Amino acid sequence: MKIVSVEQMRQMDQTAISEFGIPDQLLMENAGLASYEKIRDRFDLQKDKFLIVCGGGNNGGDGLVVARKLFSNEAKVQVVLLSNPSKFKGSAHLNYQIAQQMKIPTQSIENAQDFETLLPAFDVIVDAIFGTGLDREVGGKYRDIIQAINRSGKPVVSIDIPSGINGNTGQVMGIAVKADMTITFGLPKLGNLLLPGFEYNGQLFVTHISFAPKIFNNPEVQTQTNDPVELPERPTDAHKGFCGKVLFVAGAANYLGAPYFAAHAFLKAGGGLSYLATPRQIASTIAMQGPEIIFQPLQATESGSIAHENLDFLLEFSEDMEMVIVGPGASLQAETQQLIRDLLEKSPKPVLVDGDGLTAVAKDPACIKFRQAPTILTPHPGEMARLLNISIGEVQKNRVEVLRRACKELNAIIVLKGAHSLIGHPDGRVYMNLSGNPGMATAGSGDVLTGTIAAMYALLKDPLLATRIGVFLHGLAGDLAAQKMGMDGLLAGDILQHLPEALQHYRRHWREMKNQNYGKISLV
Ligand SMILES: NC(=O)C1=CN([C@@H]2O[C@H](COP(=O)(O)OP(=O)(O)OC[C@H]3O[C@@H](n4cnc5c(N)ncnc54)[C@H](OP(=O)(O)O)[C@@H]3O)[C@@H](O)[C@H]2O)[C@@H](O)CC1
Ligand SMILES: [K+]
Repeated sequence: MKIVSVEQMRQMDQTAISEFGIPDQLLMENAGLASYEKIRDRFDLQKDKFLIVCGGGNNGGDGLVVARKLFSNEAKVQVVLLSNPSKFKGSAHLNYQIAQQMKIPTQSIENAQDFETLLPAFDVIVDAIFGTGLDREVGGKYRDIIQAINRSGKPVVSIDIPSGINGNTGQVMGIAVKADMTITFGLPKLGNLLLPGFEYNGQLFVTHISFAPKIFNNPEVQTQTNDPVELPERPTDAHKGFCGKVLFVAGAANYLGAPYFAAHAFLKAGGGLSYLATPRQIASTIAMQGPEIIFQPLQATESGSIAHENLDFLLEFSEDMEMVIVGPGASLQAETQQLIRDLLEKSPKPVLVDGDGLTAVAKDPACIKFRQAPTILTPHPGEMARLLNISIGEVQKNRVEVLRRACKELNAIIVLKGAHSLIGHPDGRVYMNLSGNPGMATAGSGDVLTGTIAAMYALLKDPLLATRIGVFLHGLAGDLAAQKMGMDGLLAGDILQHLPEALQHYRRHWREMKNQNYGKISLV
């Protein structure tokens, strides 16, 4: 499913109006009707009393349509207006006039105390305060009212987006309504799906408000959910070489976990031959954990990391490989960091860079910018900040645009890790992954991801698709593990162990997971 910015959503509304002749009033009516239907399905129109809290823009206008539908079905409803009704324009103004003429109980609220006095008499709150027009921090009476809504403990239905969430970034603009259910219009906005905004929706519904498919499938919208695709079957006569050979250049004294998790995850996710080039001194210890891995012991520096003198060997050895994975647990030792840069620059193979490899790239990004073969990077927000020389706060405040910029500047496919990881391509496409859970933020989890993407590359031979499906499967493995053992104490080893089951589940259920947006967005 496509995910839109606020500006793109406005553009879509305009296209619906100008190209398809759907009047603005009809769009608002559709929005209000879809919201009403979800409310009717969830609550008891005979018993429950509904408080519709309206701001002065079109989001408030949608709220007035909901109020009218409820009123017309003889539910007990009260509208509160937080802004002077003379501010309503267009369709919102029309709906205000209708509400007045129908004598739907309506009250203007000057301050938060008046609001709090009203609140106890109602069972359900409909939040139509701000939608995509929110353009500044929420303060004053609005702040206090949102706080009162959140403290009330009553079920809240948000119209389009929980009020206070920035539609483009998902950031909380000071304070935001914590909803139980959100009905969003046209397509989900970035702010509905980016964290923390996503957490404020409660259950998220999308209605197309009678947009033509041409509008919501617009190819110019380059952000979308990371939907699963069908995986090719493993041929019955598959031999281990068929399922790919990859080389991991990873590990240093004291960093034995990262190379193991990465190289082993490749095998657990269906990869064929996993070669691990790692300092001689640690190879045998790792081999005890992962005997299926094939070792290429390397010369080490004094501190036990990979020495630069291995460069020619690594380049030569990788000639026969489909992908070279560089960085997990490689250390920040200066000589090793230089080796990584030289290897990345000189290797004509597809590469995946993670962990300490990303630090090497951040110091001199030129080592990857001009590569001809595909480059995949998998930074967490801190590593992304280093790659672009900006702060973590700047990364998190605008993850989609920061990622887009990084992919272009670094000429790489990049996974920006974190809740709802994003996968970006230099051509501007961004995919938002919906699988995974907070329990997966654990040491070694990223190394498991690295091996999973490599295995998908061996299977699919397409770097973007492999990265997307690798991220999806990694999240799915974490979700399957969490289903059994909970999220607390989930370890990288648990994610690793669940990769085969994740693949099996994926092969059986990829279509449902796609059609149901992994259970996170329902189309109504
Ligand atoms: N055809 C369409 O377009 C369709 C649109 N639809 C609906 O329209 C919504 C977008 O409507 P919108 O653009 O009117 O803005 P909206 O979100 O109601 O809020 C703006 C109001 O809030 C105010 N304000 C802003 N920030 C503030 C703050 N921090 N603190 C205080 N006030 C603040 C600002 O007023 P200001 O004070 O800036 O003059 C303005 O009054 C969209 O989310 C969807 O629900 C559907 O009906 C389907 C068809
Ligand atoms: K809202």
